[in-house]
Amino acid sequence: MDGFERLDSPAEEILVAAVTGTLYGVGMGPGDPELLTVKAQRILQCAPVLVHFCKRGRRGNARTIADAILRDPAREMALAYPYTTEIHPEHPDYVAALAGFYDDAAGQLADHLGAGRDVAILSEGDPFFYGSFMHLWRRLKDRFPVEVVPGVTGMSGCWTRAGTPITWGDDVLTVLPATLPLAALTERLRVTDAAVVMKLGRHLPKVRAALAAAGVLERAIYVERGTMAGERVVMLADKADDDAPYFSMVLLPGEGRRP
Ligand SMILES: C[C@@]1(CC(=O)O)C2=NC(=C\c3[nH]c(c(CCC(=O)O)c3CC(=O)O)Cc3[nH]c(c(CC(=O)O)c3CCC(=O)O)/C=C3\N/C(=C\2)[C@@H](CCC(=O)O)[C@]3(C)CC(=O)O)/[C@H]1CCC(=O)O
Ligand SMILES: C[S@@+](CC[C@H](N)C(=O)[O-])C[C@H]1O[C@@H](n2cnc3c(N)ncnc32)[C@H](O)[C@@H]1O
Repeated sequence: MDGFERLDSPAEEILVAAVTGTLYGVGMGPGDPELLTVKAQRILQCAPVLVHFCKRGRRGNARTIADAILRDPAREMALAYPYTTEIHPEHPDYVAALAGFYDDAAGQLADHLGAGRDVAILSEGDPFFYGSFMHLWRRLKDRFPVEVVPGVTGMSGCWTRAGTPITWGDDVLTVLPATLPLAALTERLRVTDAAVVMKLGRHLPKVRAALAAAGVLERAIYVERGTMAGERVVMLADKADDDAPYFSMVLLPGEGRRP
């Protein structure tokens, strides 16, 4: 799509600049603002509408990363989740509330885009990797031009801060959400060479049990808020409690071929 509509006229084809804005999904990286891409910074400086997700009453990690760049709150729109941990994600009330929340947000963004204003959605890490951006992208992509700017993922930031390569040689890397049941986590951990377990929060005791059952607990590294303020890196076996924020993960580095 080149941003122009072609109209046929008897004399010539007239190019008319399309009036719609572009929807940008902007990867913000894992936390450290120096890990923002040059492209992300340019779009943050120029876009007339800047959107970020957050938990009610909180600032939002994606928005916090932009602190060094954003100085104009008039351009900003916060989208606060109706629920995160208050009800189970498979409960019909959660599903209905989230669907309504995304529909409503997509409607608001469509108004801006339809009026010709570009909209940039700030996405922690990479927008297409478990990102909320995807739920708005799905609702808007067939009506408006879209550009996605990849970001350094949270897991990449975390294994870098842990000072460990994650895969060698033929290692297979498995990415697991900690929200899976214990049996599923254990089964996947048994067969993989390397793993990243995301979305820890209150699921850490279950993840610890799965790692132990798969016989790999001793190799597991716990990383909290990698590259962000308040970062913590520790071997999981040395972590005495099971308290973990949502923005934490467990890394299981591979031990593959090293000539
Ligand atoms: C329900 C649950 C299940 C699950 O994770 O599967 C879930 N979020 C949970 C917890 C939680 N979420 C957040 C916090 C506060 C964090 C803080 O402020 O520190 C907490 C923890 C807390 O409230 O304590 C905020 C948050 N969440 C997302 C973003 C935006 C982003 O990252 O793009 C931000 C703002 C981040 C920021 O600040 O930038 C994104 C997503 N969260 C989703 C689901 C997916 C939507 C699913 C749907 O549409 O149905 C989606 C799109 C992607 C995905 O995760 O797949 C899980 C409960 C697990 C449990 O305990 O059982
Ligand atoms: C909704 S997913 C978003 C992932 C993000 N789009 C990415 O590319 O990394 C949220 C999960 O990512 C992980 N995460 C993202 N950034 C992180 C960081 N800087 N430190 C620790 N965990 C992080 C956590 O496991 C968290 O539960």
